Amino acid sequence: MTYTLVLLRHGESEWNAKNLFTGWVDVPLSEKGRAEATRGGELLKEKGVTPDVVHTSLLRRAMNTANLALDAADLLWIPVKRSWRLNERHYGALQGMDKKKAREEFGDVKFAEYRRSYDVPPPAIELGSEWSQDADPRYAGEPIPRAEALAQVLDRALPYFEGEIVPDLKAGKTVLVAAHGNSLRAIVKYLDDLTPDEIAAVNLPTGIPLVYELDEFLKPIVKGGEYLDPEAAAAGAAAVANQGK
Ligand SMILES: O=C(O)[C@@H](CO)OP(=O)(O)O
Repeated sequence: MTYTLVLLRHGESEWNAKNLFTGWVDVPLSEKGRAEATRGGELLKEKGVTPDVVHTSLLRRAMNTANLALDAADLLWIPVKRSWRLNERHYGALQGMDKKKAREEFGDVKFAEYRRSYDVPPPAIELGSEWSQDADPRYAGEPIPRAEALAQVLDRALPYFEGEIVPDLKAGKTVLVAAHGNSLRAIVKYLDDLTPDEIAAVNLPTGIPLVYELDEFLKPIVKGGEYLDPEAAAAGAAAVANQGK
């Protein structure tokens, strides 16, 4: 018995296009991002990958990516489950900041550490400030963070993965997870059993489905999974790695 898990990072958002740290700020997809999401769905259809259920975050760039991709794949009707536990990493006080300016202000080492280290969180966001989510009703009653390192993202995403996604996989469903660069990196670290240094070098492109076939122990049959458009994925991942330069 093998299981199929498809990870899809949302298409380019308006703040990706402007090179701003985004985190939990609920920005929309750009025109290009909408086209990427649609292309992601076309790829699913072309390659015969047919999700039975979709899991998303509570952020519109992921929810709309799922809708556009599933619409293009003629699968808009499948059940959807949503959780803040699949949200992007909370980028703390960096939310809303220009990445190039942040790199100049903090220096190359600290900038790289804030973006890709496993356990160093960015500075915490001030409650009530412009890009804070502390008053957002969608998170009422939840233990929402003020900043997260990737380690904390994995801590909050893993209970959802094990409690909601694994049961769908074990029921024989092809599961699509439409989420974010860093929440999906946390899941990739877990699935591929990567070290902190290894996951620091992983960047996910926007809008290209990454398919993991999992064995009976839910271990990847091919480490790192397989992108449905490997060439575009490599170019997209390199562009993400270079942000801030
Ligand atoms: O700004 C963010 O929330 C993320 C993803 O867009 O950026 P980064 O790739 O720098 O972690």
